[in-house]
Amino acid sequence: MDKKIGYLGPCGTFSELAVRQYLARQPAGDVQMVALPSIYEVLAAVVQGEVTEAVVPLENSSEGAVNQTQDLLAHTFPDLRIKGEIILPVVHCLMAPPGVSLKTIERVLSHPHALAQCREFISRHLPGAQVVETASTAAAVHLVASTGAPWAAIGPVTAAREYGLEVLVEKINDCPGNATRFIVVGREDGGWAPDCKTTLIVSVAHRPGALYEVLGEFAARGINLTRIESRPSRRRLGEYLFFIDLVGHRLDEQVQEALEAVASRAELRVLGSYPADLSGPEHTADPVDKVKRPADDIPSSSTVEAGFTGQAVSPSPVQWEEIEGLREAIDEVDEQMVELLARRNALAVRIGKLKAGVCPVRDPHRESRVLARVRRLAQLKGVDPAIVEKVYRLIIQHAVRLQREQQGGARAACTPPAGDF
Ligand SMILES: O=C(O)C(=O)C[C@]1(C(=O)O)C=C[C@@H](O)C=C1
Repeated sequence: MDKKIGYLGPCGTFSELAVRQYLARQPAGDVQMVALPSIYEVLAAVVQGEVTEAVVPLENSSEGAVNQTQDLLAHTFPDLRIKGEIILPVVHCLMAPPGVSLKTIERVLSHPHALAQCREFISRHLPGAQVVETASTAAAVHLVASTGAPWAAIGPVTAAREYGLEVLVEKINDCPGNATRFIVVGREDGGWAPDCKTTLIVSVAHRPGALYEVLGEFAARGINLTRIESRPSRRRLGEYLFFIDLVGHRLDEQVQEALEAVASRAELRVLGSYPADLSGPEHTADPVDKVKRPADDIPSSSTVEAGFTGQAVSPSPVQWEEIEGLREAIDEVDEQMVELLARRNALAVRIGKLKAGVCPVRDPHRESRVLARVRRLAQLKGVDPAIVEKVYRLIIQHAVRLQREQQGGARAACTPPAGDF
């Protein structure tokens, strides 16, 4: 067995769907999924070595943080680390035993978060029903199915199938974009990879500007923060722990520097760095930041451009002449850029040959230095460092692929070197 993954059961929960989504993106392997009755038991199972990893909910787009997960990571299981994230669209359905109609429902059962995400639906369509909280959505479905009473459960459509209930109403969540962010927890965090996030717990001194100074360390280095959440420190009233998510890996030079600076000003715990789930709305909602496929960049003739509000008027012949001249200059720059890229790739391939059988292809520290350097160069030239960094992450990714391909080819041609790089 390669892995055992714990999650909040029973079968049919959104957590189970999140595990399945996570596994679909992992290399194939022998994995056992272990359903456990509470978030506490899921996390405890990792500490006790009963499972290798666990998937637990961290936040929801409508209801906010899952406080229990945050508190358990902060206070109860300090050795656990975050090694991945999964963003799962959450669509709730109202389901009941066959023959039960909307009008005859006496009780509606679900997990408190699911009930909260469907609050408006419940008040509008089930005003007389008693609302009952359960340990999970699937537990509610299981209970309703086993009693056969005129009760209904709220949960994923897959759970209705699993336990033989009929779906009375689909998509009852009040916010159509409802999504939950799950984290993958283990005893170590994720290794360096492009497009990572890092989660921290920071506790600052009780004095004016303390939090501002901590946040300033990230701002000064152009590090984007994607979440900040406060929870009581449990030490005394009015003292808080700040959960902070940032874009980047703790081994990236800029992040490393910022973390050192923060540690000198505040209590800092790094919960882990891990690959960001790029399917999340923060990556797909903003067309500038989303991961683009090549064709996405080319607007269709019907695309309405931002900033163009006037009537379409053809440029005059003089304007056209100037545009054509500038386009020729751009073509020349593009030629040089492709030429330079070919030169850079050839240099990387030479490095790859020297590394073959001696050390791994990837060198996260060198990659961080390259990225930090090009960011600085970009800043000096007045180019957006974030864009340059994105381009360079792709260039390095490609260089690594070329090195691996070349090493694979060389390996196939001669005796295999010791070790698997
Ligand atoms: O400098 C190296 O060791 C390289 O292999 C080159 C390079 C790069 O493209 O800049 C590629 C992969 C390594 O992870 C680090 C850097």
